[in-house]
Amino acid sequence: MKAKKFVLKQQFVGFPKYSDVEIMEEELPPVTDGEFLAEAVFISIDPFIRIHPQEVGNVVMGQQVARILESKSEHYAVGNYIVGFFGWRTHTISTPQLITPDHRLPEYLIKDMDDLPLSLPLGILGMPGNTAYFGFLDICKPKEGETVVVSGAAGTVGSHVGQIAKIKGCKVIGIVGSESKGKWITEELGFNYYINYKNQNLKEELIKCAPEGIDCYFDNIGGDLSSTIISTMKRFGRISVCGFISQYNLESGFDKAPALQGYFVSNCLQMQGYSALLFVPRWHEGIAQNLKWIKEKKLKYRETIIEGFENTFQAFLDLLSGKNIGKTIVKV
Ligand SMILES: NC(=O)C1=CN([C@@H]2O[C@H](COP(=O)(O)OP(=O)(O)OC[C@H]3O[C@@H](n4cnc5c(N)ncnc54)[C@H](OP(=O)(O)O)[C@@H]3O)[C@@H](O)[C@H]2O)C=CC1
Ligand SMILES: CCCCCC(=O)/C=C/[C@H]1[C@H](O)CC(=O)[C@@H]1CCCCCCC(=O)O
Repeated sequence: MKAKKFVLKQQFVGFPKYSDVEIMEEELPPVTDGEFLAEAVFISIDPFIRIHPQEVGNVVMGQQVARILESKSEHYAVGNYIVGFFGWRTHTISTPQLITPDHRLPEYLIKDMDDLPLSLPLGILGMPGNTAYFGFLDICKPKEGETVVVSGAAGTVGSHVGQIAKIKGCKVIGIVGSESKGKWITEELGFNYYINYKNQNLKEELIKCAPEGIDCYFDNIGGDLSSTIISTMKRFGRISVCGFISQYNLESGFDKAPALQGYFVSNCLQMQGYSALLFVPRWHEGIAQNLKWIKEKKLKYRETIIEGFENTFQAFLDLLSGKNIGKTIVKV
């Protein structure tokens, strides 16, 4: 069996380039006792791949939904589907990861999907879904009637957070980079307002949409836009710092935390960053709640599906340049 894989040829500097990666073939050895062979069905494309440390020569990191093709393990049977952190590769030989080590994503069998797409465990029913669920509810602690701003609002995590905020009875303003994204989150997902940061004055629009000020800010983007949003927050506002994608492709990197102390002191604000990995012990609680909301039609999702393993790197470039709506997935 030959596997195809994307290998990191050089570290990303600035916006990633085709010359940073290379597609290679690898002859896989026979499966031995305790091992399984899995074939990638869907590969998840995520912003952290741009910024998380990776070694040159390694397979580019990422999660997959994979089908077990061969098994010499009692834990997985041929035909089972699993979620695994196997990277951008078509076939993988491994042993089941039954206990999740620290700082790792859990690997598990996919069950109880009913008629839902098998890609969802990479999005709304997986890591990004749990990032939204725990990172918003545990950190922002939203209350009914409060005003919530979500940046990256038409992406996987942001579109999910905004809908949870609506479920909790909040007024929700989404920050997006295009009119079609804004229409989707307001007309289909129920956000109250959208602001297109590419062609509107963010501060003026925030004051129009939320003259009372903002109670909770779920931050996916960081940078100047987030500083502007934080400057319009109310006393005792809470900020959940999920990501800072506006900084990921900076050639200079980031070695300073922009200071907003004045606003924090005068408005008694709280800001907390987090990793979804903190919530691994509660992983299946998050998935179960998100699944329940999908079945109750309270939570909607969209996927941008790119076909063909060879197009995986292009899917990544498209995500970083905002061409996706909802979760970006490669269908292998
Ligand atoms: N803390 C954690 O554990 C986790 C954090 N994250 C973080 O959450 C964020 C969202 O991830 P995810 O939902 O998967 O990705 P998305 O599906 O939201 O895709 C990324 C989106 O970011 C927006 N974007 C890109 N560049 C910029 C920019 N310069 N300024 C503003 N927006 C920009 C684009 O939308 P637009 O057109 O609107 O600009 C793009 O579509 C990321 O920052 C990610 O790193 C994700 C998972 C776990
Ligand atoms: C490094 C800066 C990351 C910015 C925020 C972000 O997107 C974080 C994403 C991580 C999230 O906390 C959970 C994840 O899956 C993302 C990181 C994955 C880390 C590698 C896991 C390694 C493994 O399971 O083998």
